[in-house]
Amino acid sequence: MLGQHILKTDSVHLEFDGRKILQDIYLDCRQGEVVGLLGRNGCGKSSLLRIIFGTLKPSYKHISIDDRHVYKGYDGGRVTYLPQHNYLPQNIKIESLAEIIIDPQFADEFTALPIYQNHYQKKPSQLSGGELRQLETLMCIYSRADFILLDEPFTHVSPVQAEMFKEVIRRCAKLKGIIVTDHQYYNILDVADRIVLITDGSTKAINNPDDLIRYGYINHMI
Ligand SMILES: Nc1ncnc2c1ncn2[C@@H]1O[C@H](COP(=O)(O)OP(=O)(O)OP(=O)(O)O)[C@@H](O)[C@H]1O
Repeated sequence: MLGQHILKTDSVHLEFDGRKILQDIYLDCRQGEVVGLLGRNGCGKSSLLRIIFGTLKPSYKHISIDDRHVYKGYDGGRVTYLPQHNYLPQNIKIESLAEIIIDPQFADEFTALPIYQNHYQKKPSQLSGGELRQLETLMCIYSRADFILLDEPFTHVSPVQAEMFKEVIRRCAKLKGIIVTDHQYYNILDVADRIVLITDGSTKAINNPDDLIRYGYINHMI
């Protein structure tokens, strides 16, 4: 049921080479909402998403879905993650990948997209860099997981494409919980229901866009 599932991430402690990256983290996301995650370069946004997904192991974390402890988000397919790099297997037909990855509730919508219609008989290795990124981003957003983590979906994407991604994110968020990070903060402010900023290893709830200036993330609003 809508709003039933909740993903909570708490008490993350991550260090690299003795340098504290994340230390005072609380991030939750309910089905039905888009949470925007912002922060300066190197503050730990990708690390936090990878910790939730389960591909980066910090010294401590507490992650739960509906208050049940989760060791690796990808186990059981509850959580999926769009990394900054390509993730689809290169030599399997896109049509076959879609059958495995896409949520049946969104299959008609996904398979009607031009990026699918034009390429479904090809393999990912036969797409251009931009086409592949578009396909991977959309496959992640339309995937079967309850919680979707998107790392820089708007980077290297044209404004028209970004608008289309935002519409898809909003539609899918009616059934899913989505956490999205990007340096195109205006797109994040536009698509997210609420914003969380990582600064000095800690998460801060942003209640007003002016808070982004107060915490030194931006100098002024555009
Ligand atoms: N495997 C690693 N070994 C050592 N340091 C690392 C490793 N991975 C990440 N770091 C460091 O951890 C910090 C956080 O990296 P992360 O990629 O999570 O930041 P980010 O907020 O996503 O950055 P950006 O916005 O630039 O993509 C950075 O200072 C980075 O250099």
